[in-house]
Amino acid sequence: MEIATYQLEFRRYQRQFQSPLHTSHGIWKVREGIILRFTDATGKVDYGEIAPISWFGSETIEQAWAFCCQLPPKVTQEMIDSIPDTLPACQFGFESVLEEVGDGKPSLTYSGLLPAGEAALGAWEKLWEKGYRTFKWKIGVGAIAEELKIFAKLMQLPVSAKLRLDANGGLSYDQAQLWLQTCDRFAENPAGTVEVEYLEQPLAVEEFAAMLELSRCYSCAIALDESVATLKQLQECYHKGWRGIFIIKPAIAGFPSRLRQFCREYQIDAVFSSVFETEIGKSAALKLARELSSPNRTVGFGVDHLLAPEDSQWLERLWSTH
Ligand SMILES: O=C(O)CCC(=O)c1ccccc1C(=O)O
Ligand SMILES: [Mg+2]
Repeated sequence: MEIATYQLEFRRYQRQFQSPLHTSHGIWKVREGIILRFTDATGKVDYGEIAPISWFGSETIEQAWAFCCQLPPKVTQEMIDSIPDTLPACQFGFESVLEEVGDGKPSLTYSGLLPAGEAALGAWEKLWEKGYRTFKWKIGVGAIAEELKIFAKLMQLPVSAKLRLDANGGLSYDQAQLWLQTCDRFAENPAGTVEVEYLEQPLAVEEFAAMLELSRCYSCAIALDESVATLKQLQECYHKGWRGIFIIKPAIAGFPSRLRQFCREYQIDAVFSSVFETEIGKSAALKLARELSSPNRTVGFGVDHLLAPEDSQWLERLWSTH
């Protein structure tokens, strides 16, 4: 049998945030990525996306670009399978080109991303009206005393909602304890009908043991995110004893086939999450989410309101302007 080869083309894109993302790592204003286009022997065209976040633990956009540039004009499955683990966003982008997109079933529910700080108090209602019932709010961005005051107000919103707190590794041990204590108090003594679903990545990646310890001391659940950015890290944390929540960002996790295998074998509590990829990376990521997400967990893909809207011609334009 003849080995399948695909003619490879790729383009770099930039997308502005409508409202830049504030996290404890800083401010993110432009999403840069690479779109891959494969054409098979019959002329069938399929797309994939490389959307790295180097501050989160993936390769940089320059490393991904350099990898694409050194490939021959025709690629094979064998070349894709041998992409090294140091290029997890490339592993995802290349392998997902050849995955079937699926029919969109079962359908998913989404968590809406609120702006950091006080702006959250003015932003939740519009998201609520759009149908979101779970919200994520970034903490560790401003002063903790301020954030705790805003948090108390969020806990009194006049709706039944779930709230995810995402510290992006920006808390000290003492601050993490204060947040967890506060969450546990609200759970015992609710101020209203908002519930904290979990605290995401309270401490830096190096503080794994401390996070494991915290997860045993408080009722409030903890989710690892930066600590499990790639499948390799996810496996390590699992084997070191993490049985809490795992945030999975498929676009930087590595090969979809390996992620699928791991999730099926270990039945982890998985929350799927966006990296602000375009519709191309997003459809491949959501396919994995539909297969592998814990059924009771909404997916963190309610982020479209943060990015400049895509018009229907963006992909064609990307190809014609280079
Ligand atoms: O997971 C979500 O709900 C939204 C996506 C999100 O917060 C995010 C998006 C890009 C990079 C990092 C993060 C993060 O979870 O820390
Ligand atoms: Mg996070």
